[in-house]
Parts: sequence; C-alpha cells; structure tokens
Amino acid sequence: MATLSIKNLSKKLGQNQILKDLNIDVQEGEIIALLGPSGSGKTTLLRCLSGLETPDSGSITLAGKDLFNSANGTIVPPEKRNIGLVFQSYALWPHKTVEQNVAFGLELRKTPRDQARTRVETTLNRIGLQGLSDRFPGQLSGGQQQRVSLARAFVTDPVLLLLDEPLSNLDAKLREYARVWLREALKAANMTAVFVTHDQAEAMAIADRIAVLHNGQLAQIATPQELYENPNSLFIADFMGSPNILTGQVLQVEHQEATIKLGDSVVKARMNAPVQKGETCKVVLRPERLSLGEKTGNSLQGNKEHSLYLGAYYEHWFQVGDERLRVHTPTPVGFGQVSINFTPQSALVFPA
Ligand SMILES: Nc1ncnc2c1ncn2[C@@H]1O[C@H](COP(=O)(O)OP(=O)(O)OP(=O)(O)O)[C@@H](O)[C@H]1O
Repeated sequence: MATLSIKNLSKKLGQNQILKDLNIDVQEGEIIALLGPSGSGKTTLLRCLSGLETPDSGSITLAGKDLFNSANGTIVPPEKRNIGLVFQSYALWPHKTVEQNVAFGLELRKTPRDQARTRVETTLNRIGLQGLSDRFPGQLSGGQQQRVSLARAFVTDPVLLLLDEPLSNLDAKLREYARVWLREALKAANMTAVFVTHDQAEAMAIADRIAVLHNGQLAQIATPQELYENPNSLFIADFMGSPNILTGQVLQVEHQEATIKLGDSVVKARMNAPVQKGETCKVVLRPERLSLGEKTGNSLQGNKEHSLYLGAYYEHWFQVGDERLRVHTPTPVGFGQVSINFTPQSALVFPA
C-alpha cells in the first residue's frame, strides 16, 4: 500500500483551476520530484499536502489516515500531519544555535530533555553537521544552513518530508554536491519525500520518480530514465532535455514505427503516441543521439553553419531544409554538407 495517496485532488484559487483531478501514489521511502513549468501547480500541491492550503475536492491519505477527504469533511491541521518541511529560505532562527534550531521541534512536542539531546546529536551526525552544534546560522555557509534545516525536519521523524526548492539558494557548484548528500541522507533514513524543483537535472539526480505537472494536471509520472527515453507526449519529450523538434509528414505506420517525410528525406522513427498516415507530425531528435558521417538508411542531409565549443562537447548547428538542427559531438567537425544519422529507436514521433 502506498504511504502517500493523492486521489482526484482539485484546487481553485480565485477564478483559476490550479490543480485538476490529480492522482499520485508514493511508496514508503520513495523520493518524488514535482517538476513542471512555472505556474503548473507544484507549490500549490505541496501546500495542499502540508495543510497550508485546503483542496476543494479529492483526498490525501498518509500512512493509512485521511489528512484531507472532501467526501467525509476531514481536514487535519498542519501541525497534526506528522510531516516535515524544508524551505528554500532555510527559515532558521538566527539567534538560536544549530543545536537549538534542530531541537526546537522536539521542544514543541515536549520530548524529555535527555531524549531530545540524543536525537539532536544523532541527527546532526547523520546529516554531516558534527562539530557545528554551537554555531549560529550566520556563522555557517549556505550549504550548511540547508543541512540544518534538513536536520530540523528529520529530528521529529516525520512520516513524510516536503521540500520546497531545497537547493535553489545554493550556488551552482554547491548544488551539484548538495544533490548527492540530499539523496544519500533521504535514502539512509528511508524517508518518504516529495520535493518541488524547477531544475530538471536536479529532479533527475535526486528523485526515484518525477511527476511532471502541466496546467495543474499530471502529464506523466515515471523514473528519470523512463521520462527521458519514453516520454508519453511531445510536451514531456520537449520538457526533458533540449531536443530538436522537426515537422514532418507521416507516410506509413507499422507496429510501433512510422515512416516519415522530413524535408527531402524519408526516415523511420519510434511511435510513443499514435500517429495516422497522412498527418503532420513532430519528430524529436536528441542532439546527443545524432551522429555525422557517411549516409546510412536513416539520415538527413544538413549543411553546417555554426559550431560552439561547450567544454564537455561541441554543439553544431545544421540547416536541414527549412529547419535548424543541433548535433553534439566530442570532436570538431568541418563545414559543408554532411549526413546526420540516427537509429529509428532514438527518434520519437508525436502528433503535431
Ligand atoms: N491566491 C491566488 N489566486 C489566484 N491564482 C493564484 C493564487 N496563488 C497562485 N495562483 C496561480 O496559481 C498558479 C499555480 O501556482 P503555483 O505556485 O502552484 O505554481 P508553480 O508550479 O509552483 O510555479 P512556480 O514554478 O513559478 O513556483 C499560477 O498560475 C499562479 O499565478
């Protein structure tokens, strides 16, 4: 049984229908990222889970208990939900030490002092804050402050942890390290967690599964690899990564493969959504899945116009008929006409 179960959840704010009939199940110990364009409803969903916002209909069940259920009128207040919160802004008390900050939630729960001290110490060690317990937040780096806010949420042993853009205040380099320790810390504690992020790479690095929201609806929920390799719509294919999207005409459809006229070429591509013979379609080609060289059975003819050196790879811009196409290669490439090759498996076709 799922630890967290969100069923048919809907929420209106003002005249706007923000969440539309959302259904998400989260297993014990699972880390879910809520990802989606700005305004897609990620924060509103997190607020509904924490109890800061009350949905209009549907239900939220945590560890077998209703937190919200419009059918029987249940609304459990935030402080009774046994949910830990981690905010983007850390929200630490500046005049309290690290130890006092972390102990605060236990004091509220009237945990006996000895027990609280042991729990705080264990949690600080677990989160890599040993030796810093007497410091004030102002004497810590941004990364350390975020660890304190995580320790404060961990110490009360919540059934569910909610994190709102937890790493967005850290600089780029620190964020890369923070992704690793955050995932390690959550996994070591077998914590069930839902976090909001804008950052697709961060969602892929930390989450077991990513729920992509689009206009308040669940567009797809899947593992990072499944989302990238098997997007169920053009929206997801485009949202995950930065692919080329070309317009073509479907000539033929056979099993899971379509034959497509793309400019002057005829190519094959994998179908992840049904397309019909004769219809206009979109073909998704990831720059890193294209290769250059001799013409193969599945290729486009392109003329190279620009190359950018991006450190880890080169990005080449080709003119292919009326469209432009990006190709990534590890080595430089000369100017002129060339074949851009790909396997039918690596190209995805969707209805336009
Ligand atoms: N009080 C309100 N009244 C009306 N609309 C609101 C209110 N609060 C938020 N909204 C709208 O709800 C939509 C969803 O907002 P939400 O913050 O949940 O999105 P989000 O996916 O978290 O976006 P972001 O990534 O920009 O933080 C937005 O279009 C926002 O303008």
